Amino acid sequence: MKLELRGITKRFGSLVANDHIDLTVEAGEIHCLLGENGAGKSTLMNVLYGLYQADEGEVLLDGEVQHFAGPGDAMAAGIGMVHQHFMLIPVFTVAENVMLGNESTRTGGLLDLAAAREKVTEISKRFGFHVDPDALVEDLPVGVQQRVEIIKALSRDARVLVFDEPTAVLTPQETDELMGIMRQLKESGTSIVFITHKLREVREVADRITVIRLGKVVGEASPTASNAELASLMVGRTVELKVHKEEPTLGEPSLVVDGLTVIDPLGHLVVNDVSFEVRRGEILAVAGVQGNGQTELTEALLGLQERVEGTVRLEGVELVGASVRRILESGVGFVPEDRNEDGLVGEFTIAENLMLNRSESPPFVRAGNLQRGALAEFAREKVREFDIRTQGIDVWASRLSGGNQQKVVLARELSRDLRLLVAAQPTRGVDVGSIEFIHKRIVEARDAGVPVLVVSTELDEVEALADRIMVMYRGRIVGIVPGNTPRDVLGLMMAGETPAEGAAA
Ligand SMILES: Nc1ncnc2c1ncn2[C@@H]1O[C@H](COP(=O)(O)OP(=O)(O)OP(=O)(O)O)[C@@H](O)[C@H]1O
Repeated sequence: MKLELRGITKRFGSLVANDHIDLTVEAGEIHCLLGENGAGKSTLMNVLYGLYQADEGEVLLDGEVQHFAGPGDAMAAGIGMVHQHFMLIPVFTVAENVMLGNESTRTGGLLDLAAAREKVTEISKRFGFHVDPDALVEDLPVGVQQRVEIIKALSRDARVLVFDEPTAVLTPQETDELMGIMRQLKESGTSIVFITHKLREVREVADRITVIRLGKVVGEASPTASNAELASLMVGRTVELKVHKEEPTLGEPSLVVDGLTVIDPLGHLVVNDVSFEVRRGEILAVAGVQGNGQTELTEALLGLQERVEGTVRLEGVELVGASVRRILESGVGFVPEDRNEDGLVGEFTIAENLMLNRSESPPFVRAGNLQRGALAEFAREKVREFDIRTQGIDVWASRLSGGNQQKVVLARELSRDLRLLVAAQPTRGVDVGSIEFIHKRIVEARDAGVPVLVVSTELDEVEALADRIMVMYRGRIVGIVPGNTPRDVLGLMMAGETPAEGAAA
C-alpha cells in the first residue's frame, strides 16, 4: 500500500514538532526516517498512527485521504506499529495477545482462541518466525516478543508497518534477524517506515532515506551514502564518529569486586561468582549479549538487588548491604539501562530531574529550602552543555524525545562529584551527533581519575571506550581482555568460548 504524508504540521504550544512534512512510502519499500534527537520522527509516526491529530496536512493511503480519530482507525485502515516498549501482556500466551482487540479472531462477539492460534501459526510459517502460539510471552526472548508484535500487526492485515527504533533492545543476532524479516515483509508488498539511529542498519535495508531536522524535511539521502555523509546531513555539521582517547594513566584498583553472586527473585543464579577490579582512570567495558547477567551486575553494585553474596569494595568501603541512597551519596554515578524505570521521574521537570540523587555540591537545598535560582542556573547550563532539545528547564521529562531524556540522565550523573561511574547502555536512543559528545565526557571522567564501568551490547561503543573488556556469558566472566581485542575474538567469547592463552588483559 502506498503511504503519503502531505504537509503534516504538529505543534505542541509554540513548538513546531513537525513543520509541513511530506513523505511518500511506496508499496514494498523500506523507507528510513533519520534525524537527530527531537527532530520530530516519533511525533510524525504518532500522527500517522492516529495518536496525535495533525494541526495541518493529510495522510493518504493508496491516494485516499484518511481521517484517524485514534489508533483503532489507523489499524483498521492497515497501519501497524511495532513499539520499542512492547504492548504485550506478559502472562498471556502469544495467541491470547494476538486475539486481544482483534476483530478478525472474533466470532459472534466471542474471542476465538482457535482462530488466533491458527493465524499465529500461519503468519509464523509464512515468514519463518518460529513462534509457538501457546508460549507465554514472558518466557520469550526480547527478539521473539518483537516478532509477536509484528504478528499482531499482520494478523490485523497491516500493510504499512512502522518500526520506531526497534533494534535498541535487540542483540546483534536478533537485529540481523529483524533486518531479514523486514526484507521479507517488503517482498510481500508491505510498506515499512524504519526509524533508527544506527547508520549501519540504515545502509543495510533502506530503499530510500528521508532526513528530518528541527521538524522539517532537509533532504533525501542515498542508501549508499557513507556514515559520515548521513551523520552530517542529520546534524547539519561534520560529525566526528570516533572519540580520541589517550593511553590511560592508571591509578590503584578502586572498585574491587570479589565473588559477587546474585540470585534473582525466581531463585536463578544470574551473576555467578564474579571477581574483577577497576582502577582509577580506567574504563572497563562489560560486553555480552543482553541477558547474561550484566544488568543484575550493575544493579548489585548500586544496591538494587536483594540477594547478593560476595563483596564489592569501593576505595576499601564495602557496598554490599548498603542502601541505594548511601551508595549514590558515596559518589557512585549510575546511568541505568532503562531510563524510564530507574533514571527519570516523568512528571518532574528537567530541572527537578537534574537535582535527583544529589546531596553534594552545588547545594540546591539549604536549611530545608530549595534554592530555585541556583537550580535553574545549573539546569540551563546542563541543557546547553548536553544539547538537550527542550523549550525550557520547566518542561516535564516525559515530554522530551527519547534521546533527550537519555541526555538528562547523563547530564545529571556525569556532572556529579564521582568516585565511580556505572553506565549501562549510555547512548541508547541517542543520535550520532551526541554519541560522540557523551563518549568524550565518559573518557574525560576516566582521565580525571574516575574508575568507569560501562555495560554495552554495542561493540562499536565497547571499542570506542574500553581500556579493558570483560565479557559475560550466563552470569559468569568468560574473560577479561585488552581494549583492542578483535571483534571475532569478542564474538566467540560472547558465545561462551574462553579466549586463547595470552589474550587476557
Ligand atoms: N506530548 C508532547 N508535549 C510536548 N512536546 C512534545 C510532546 N511530544 C514530543 N514533544 C516535543 O516534540 C519534539 C519532537 O519530539 P519527537 O519525540 O518526535 O523526536 P524524535 O525525532 O522522535 O527524537 P528521538 O530520536 O530522541 O526519539 C521534541 O522537542 C519533543 O520535546
